[in-house]
Amino acid sequence: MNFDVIFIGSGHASWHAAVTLSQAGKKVAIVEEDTIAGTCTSYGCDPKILLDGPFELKNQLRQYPEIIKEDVTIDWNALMNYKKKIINPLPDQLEQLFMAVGITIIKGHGRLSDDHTVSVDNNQYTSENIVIATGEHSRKLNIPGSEFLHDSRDFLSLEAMPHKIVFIGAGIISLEFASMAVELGSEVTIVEYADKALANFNQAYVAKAISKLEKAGVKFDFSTSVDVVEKGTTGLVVKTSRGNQIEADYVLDATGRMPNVEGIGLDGLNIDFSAKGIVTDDHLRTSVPNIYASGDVLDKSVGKLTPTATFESNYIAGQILGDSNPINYAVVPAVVFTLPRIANVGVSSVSALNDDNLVVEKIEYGKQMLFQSKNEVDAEITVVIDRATKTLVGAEAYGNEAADLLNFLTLVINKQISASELNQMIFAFPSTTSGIVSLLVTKMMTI
Ligand SMILES: Cc1cc2nc3c(=O)[nH]c(=O)nc-3n(C[C@H](O)[C@H](O)[C@H](O)COP(=O)(O)OP(=O)(O)OC[C@H]3O[C@@H](n4cnc5c(N)ncnc54)[C@H](O)[C@@H]3O)c2cc1C
Ligand SMILES: NC(=O)c1ccc[n+]([C@@H]2O[C@H](COP(=O)([O-])OP(=O)(O)OC[C@H]3O[C@@H](n4cnc5c(N)ncnc54)[C@H](O)[C@@H]3O)[C@@H](O)[C@H]2O)c1
Repeated sequence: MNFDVIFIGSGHASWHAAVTLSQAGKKVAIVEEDTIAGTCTSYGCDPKILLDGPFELKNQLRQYPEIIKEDVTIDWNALMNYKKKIINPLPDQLEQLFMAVGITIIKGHGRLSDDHTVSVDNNQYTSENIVIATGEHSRKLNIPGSEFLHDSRDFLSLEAMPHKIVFIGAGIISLEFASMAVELGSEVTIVEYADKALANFNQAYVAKAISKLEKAGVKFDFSTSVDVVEKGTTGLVVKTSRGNQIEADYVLDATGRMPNVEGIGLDGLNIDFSAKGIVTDDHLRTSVPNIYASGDVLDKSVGKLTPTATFESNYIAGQILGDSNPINYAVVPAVVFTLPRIANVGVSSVSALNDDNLVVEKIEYGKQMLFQSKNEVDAEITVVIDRATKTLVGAEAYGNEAADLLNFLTLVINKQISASELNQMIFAFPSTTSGIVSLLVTKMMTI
């Protein structure tokens, strides 16, 4: 069969473009070997944020210790059933939607056989353009006992929360999942071989999150690696480089994710790739010009996130439809869904400290706007302002509403909205955003 565009992989890096191209009259196929719509939909962001919902609410109730007295318990098993009800039908629903716009779905493992051919099992499909959007898989530590290690996909389908959990790695996945597990009474230990967690985020905010997790009972073991995991008398024993032996009945390897670059025919076509992913030019073309790469499988400097995968997918659709501009990423917000959230966008406060043209300011909105910050006293934003233009170039946030607040500040950064332009706009009140705007405008005008 012959197509205009074949996508290998059906995640966000692929389907936004596939839908646009199909609606524009192109003959489009998506090859998928697992569930339709990729990691985010079934094994990542979507089930994660669904499961997080009740924990987020419970965390907010705690902001009124003198006022809300009743304790609330979360029934994980009921929550898991709810997750199955909402999340499990999504791949089928999306498959129907893709087919309804004319996309051909090919189930199986896709492999490039030449510049214009994708083989799936024993069938060959030819295409003018091919997009590699194969994503990433969880890294698996090569240590004795690696067969006992679980990954994020397993955790998001746990029928019962284990009593004793060891997370390897103090990255995004561990901190998000540990926030839920400790709330359900699990004994949680996080073993991290670096001396800090979430290295790319504001370390003052990370320290707040860690201190909160520690108060809830999570133990952190920094500058330590896991040497061995073995069976003990009652469960598993995790042996660390410090000589500690930690009892566990569940060990989650959350030491990062690796691009799916093996077994897809890259070598045969001399397509460049590294341990970080497929190398492309600034048009997301691989070393074979009619073959693009998109999403997590890319070797890229921006975050490997759903919004960047979506942005690349939309960009590739534009290229195939005739645009010729190089890709130009807008600033990328990143959010860690701990309780509360930690988020950042644009120029970081750490890099701004070495630049005389930039000013770093703290906005303690939790303290300053107690009446509308729902008593979230330590909620805070750090902003980076360009001294010459007095415009916002970066923001970092700690608080329940960090994700939405940073989305708003992302717009302010991208559009280079000045303080006087912000003053010409009217926002709903009382609301966290309106409070932030007035505090931000004052900072921007007075630096
Ligand atoms: C636990 C977890 C939580 C996350 N939470 C967030 C979050 O809150 N916010 C956020 O922005 N990002 C989050 N992410 C990251 C986000 O899921 C990814 O950035 C996003 O899914 C990338 O999309 P993609 O299309 O590039 O890859 P994927 O969604 O991984 O899709 C790739 C698809 O290709 C298929 N495939 C691979 N090889 C082949 C082959 N040879 N033939 C056929 N099919 C193949 C795979 O089966 C897969 O379905 C999370 C990730 C995880 C693991
Ligand atoms: N909210 C979100 O946007 C979100 C949520 C989950 C996952 N993700 C995506 O998934 C990716 C993977 O998440 P992750 O948490 O697995 O990775 P990560 O890169 O965030 O963290 C991995 C951690 O493991 C540590 N580590 C590595 N090897 C180790 C070892 N041998 N022993 C102990 N520690 C070790 C690293 O120092 C790091 O702190 C993220 O980078 C992101 O792209 C995003």
